[in-house]
Amino acid sequence: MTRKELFEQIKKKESFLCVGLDTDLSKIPPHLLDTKDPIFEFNKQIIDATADYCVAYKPNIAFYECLGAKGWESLQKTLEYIPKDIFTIADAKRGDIGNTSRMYAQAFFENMNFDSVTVAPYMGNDSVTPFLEFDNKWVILLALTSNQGGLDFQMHELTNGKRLFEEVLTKSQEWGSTDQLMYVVGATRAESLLDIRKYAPDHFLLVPGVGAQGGDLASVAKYGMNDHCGLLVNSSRGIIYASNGEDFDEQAQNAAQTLQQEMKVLLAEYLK
Ligand SMILES: O=C(O)c1cc(=O)[nH]c(=O)n1[C@@H]1O[C@H](COP(=O)(O)O)[C@@H](O)[C@H]1O
Repeated sequence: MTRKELFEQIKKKESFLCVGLDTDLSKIPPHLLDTKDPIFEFNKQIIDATADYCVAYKPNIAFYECLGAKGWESLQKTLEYIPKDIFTIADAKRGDIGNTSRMYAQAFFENMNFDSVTVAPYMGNDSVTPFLEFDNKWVILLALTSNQGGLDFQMHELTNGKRLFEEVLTKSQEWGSTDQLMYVVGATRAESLLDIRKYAPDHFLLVPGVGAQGGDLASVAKYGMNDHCGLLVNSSRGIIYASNGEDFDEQAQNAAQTLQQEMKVLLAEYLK
């Protein structure tokens, strides 16, 4: 999916919501555990309930690969079930020496046909560029993450005066264009979006941390939105585990719709 197509979807649905499919057997409603593939059955019903309110789905790969071959199968079925006009993110946080990164890229872009994959930038140029060699595919590079430990390295000032996340934003722009690169910025660091936008005014940002981690959607939009929205805000647990009863899909729909309604107002306010 191109940047223009993604923006069209955002305008059409009045939403920049990404639903995170962090599907955990210990958290899904017990009545699904007797089905043949509980992970896929859960995802299918979540997708049916939320597809009208979001523009992206982000399965976190850890939740699937921890189940071995069966987990990969559930992931593949989930990916195939997602409507084709919805952006897909393999949240895999990969990145390795060049020939290994190329294999990761093949896994997610050719074998599985995701639109994008999250990548850790810290092994540098040759660990990221193999992911950028695929038409219409995106790399979502970790810049400033939502977790507490994100401060351990990412905020450190380098000898050139930039903080590490600022160096990631600057350097990586030599490797790919705004039509290939997005950055991860945690919603828990909304005020930092002003700094992020100094270095990456036009890029799309994937912003996780709304919902269970307490990030504030209104602040994210205020500091982070640009003239083509430029934001995909993710919520996983806040949506998919809104209930673990038989009404889980209905409650997930309510949670997604509530965020979408708030996004509609924010788009009207900040999209210039
Ligand atoms: O790359 C990510 O998606 C990510 C980056 C980050 O800085 N923080 C973060 O929470 N995430 C992911 O976003 C999701 C957040 O889930 P919830 O906290 O349940 O909404 C998880 O899949 C995390 O792995």
